Amino acid sequence: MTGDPRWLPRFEAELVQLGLEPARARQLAGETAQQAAEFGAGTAELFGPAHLYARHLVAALSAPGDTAPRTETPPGLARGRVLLRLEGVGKRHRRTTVFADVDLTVRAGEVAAVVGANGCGKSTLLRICAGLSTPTTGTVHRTARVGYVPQDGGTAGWLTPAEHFTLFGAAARMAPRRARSTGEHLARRLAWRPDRARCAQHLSGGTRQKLNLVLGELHAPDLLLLDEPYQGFDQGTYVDFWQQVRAWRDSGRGVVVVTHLLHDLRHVDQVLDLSAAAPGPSTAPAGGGHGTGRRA
Ligand SMILES: Nc1ncnc2c1ncn2[C@@H]1O[C@H](COP(=O)(O)OP(=O)(O)OP(=O)(O)O)[C@@H](O)[C@H]1O
Repeated sequence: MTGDPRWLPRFEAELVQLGLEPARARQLAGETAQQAAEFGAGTAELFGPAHLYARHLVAALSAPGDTAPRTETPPGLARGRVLLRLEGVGKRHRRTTVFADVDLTVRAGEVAAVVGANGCGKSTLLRICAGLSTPTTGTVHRTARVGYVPQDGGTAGWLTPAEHFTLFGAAARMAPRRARSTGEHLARRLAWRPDRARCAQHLSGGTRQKLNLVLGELHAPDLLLLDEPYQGFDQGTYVDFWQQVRAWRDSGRGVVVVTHLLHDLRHVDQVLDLSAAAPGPSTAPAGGGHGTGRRA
């Protein structure tokens, strides 16, 4: 049951209008109709006006092949706008200094990698970027719309993926059905079709990480903070992940990703090396971009 027969053609036409390939638009319309059938409700009732849902979905997906090259930058995502700025940031736990005097600027359309030895403070720095931990010194300015994907945790074992979508969507003021539908679309892009009955604790580690990733981007944030988000991914999903990072960058989002895999660095614009072994200031440009971080 999809309700108003004009809804799906309008939805598909709007997706094409927004730059999607016709075949991709048709596929999304098909998936959307299927979701409506599974919920046993009309599309308009579930998703609201077709053109608004199409815009929401394109913003949320920003996936490779989803968007044709844009002739203009979407409003609010102008390339170059500063999304994150750390100045002189340091963190101490009791008497132990984890890192000191870190500068980092991430603009819309940039990917920054945070690297360094185990225990040098990469996760701590990312939590500071997300506003989940307070720096001992320095200042942090960030955009309001941030998506954070922790290294582990972040999901509740007794909830299903759909329940996670609803819960995290509610925090971003998304209606439950829209949150579930967006979550399912994002999941499929990672080659994952969530099982409605299976709780997070019964998912494989890699699939739980996919859930984490979907939750981090459910509300279409401007800035994504990813803490080694691909652990447990198989090779195909890992490749898809970096394609997705490029798609986020191309759609004008900023990405900070913690990684210990040096071959990942070819995908990024700047590298912040937090390693205690690094002799002094150590942010370097990568792939022709610029870096502004340092560690004293
Ligand atoms: N709440 C805390 N209290 C005390 N020490 C902490 C706390 N959180 C982290 N640390 C310490 O801070 C240091 C940095 O930890 P963090 O997890 O940020 O490092 P990391 O670079 O992400 O490590 P890894 O590469 O192993 O993931 C570690 O020595 C850790 O033990």
